[in-house]
Amino acid sequence: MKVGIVGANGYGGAELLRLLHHHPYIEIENVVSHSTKGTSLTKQYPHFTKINNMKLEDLYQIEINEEIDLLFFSTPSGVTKEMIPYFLEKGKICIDLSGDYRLKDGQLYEKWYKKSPAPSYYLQKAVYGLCEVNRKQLQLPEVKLIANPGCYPTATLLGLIPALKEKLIDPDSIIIDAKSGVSGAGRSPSLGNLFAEINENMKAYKLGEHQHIPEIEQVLEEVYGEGVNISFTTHLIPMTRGIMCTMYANLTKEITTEEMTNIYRLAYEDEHFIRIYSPGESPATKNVSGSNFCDIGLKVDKRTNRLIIVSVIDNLVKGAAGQAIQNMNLINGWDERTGLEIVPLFP
Ligand SMILES: NC(=O)C1=CN([C@@H]2O[C@H](COP(=O)(O)OP(=O)(O)OC[C@H]3O[C@@H](n4cnc5c(N)ncnc54)[C@H](OP(=O)(O)O)[C@@H]3O)[C@@H](O)[C@H]2O)C=CC1
Ligand SMILES: CC(=O)N[C@@H](CCC(=O)OP(=O)(O)O)C(=O)O
Repeated sequence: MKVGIVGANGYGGAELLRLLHHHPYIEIENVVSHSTKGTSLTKQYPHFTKINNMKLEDLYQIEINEEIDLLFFSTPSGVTKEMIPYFLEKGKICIDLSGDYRLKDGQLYEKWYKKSPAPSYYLQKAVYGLCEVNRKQLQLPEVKLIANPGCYPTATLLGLIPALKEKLIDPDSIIIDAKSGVSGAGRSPSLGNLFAEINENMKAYKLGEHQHIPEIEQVLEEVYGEGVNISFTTHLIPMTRGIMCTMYANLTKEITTEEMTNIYRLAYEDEHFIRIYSPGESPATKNVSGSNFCDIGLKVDKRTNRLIIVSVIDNLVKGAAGQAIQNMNLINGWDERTGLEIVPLFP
């Protein structure tokens, strides 16, 4: 299959290139950047030297390349709402790593992203690409547009869904304490991402206003069958990669940590990329670094009658490029693990 990448000089784009290098069924045709077009990939990213010496090109090269079957878009929000309809009409499969097609309700997008939404027709056509949850829908032959989930929603949803589906937790009591490494903010420099501001520092941000709140609630509502309101707080931490979401919710019945762990193991028994820890073990971001795994640890806190869930991912892999490739594998009927069987980088 022939693919193109828009936004190839960003972190998400570079991670797609790293992972696709190991993919046996893929040929990368064009890599696009508008600010660095004309330069070589190795100029932007010397670590690709002797591995990938492609030239970064203008979007026009993808527009005129009839050979391309599938496009990855790794661009900031607001960009693909115009680009993707054009490429869908040209018959290309589109996988969007940005948030532009995740929310079904355009008004909700406008409220949280403070930007105008994509046309409603295409919002309805998009399928939310959380593979472990939406696999059946993603496998329908008519699927041509995949809204790849956000990094925080991926860790959060995979951690909450089994307990919520079984109605073991009260949906109105959910609190999510989320932390991300700095690569989650992308490669464009900004004051808040300077070493001097991040190092030996920890910062809560977008309190009650994070754009991933409606995305998480949209999926939880589908799973639970009625409205869900979450408390969700994000923190930037002095780390390059990784997301940890520590979540709390009131239990609706008496249950032990061992029983809860078994419920999660059963829910994910066929899922290669989800690893449920044994009682007493705690997930750590390094255990998933560079890989497509999501690791989940559970504890029933008898004293407070709450469930504690800890979920970790690599924001650039399971939270972005890895999940996008998993989606590509899924819609093509390939083994979902193709190109993604990477041992985490530890320590
Ligand atoms: N970083 C992460 O961990 C995750 C990111 N995401 C989402 O993925 C997307 C990409 O993120 P990330 O790679 O981190 O961001 P970066 O800032 O690192 O890269 C963004 C890329 O988009 C390109 N771009 C910017 N504006 C335009 C435009 N108007 N038209 C075409 N290309 C444009 C930039 O290229 P140029 O310099 O040439 O303009 C750059 O290649 C974002 O929507 C982000 O929210 C999702 C999950 C996790
Ligand atoms: C650390 C950091 O700044 N992370 C970003 C994640 C952005 C992202 O992935 O945004 P979309 O999924 O909406 O495209 C943030 O919190 O906004």
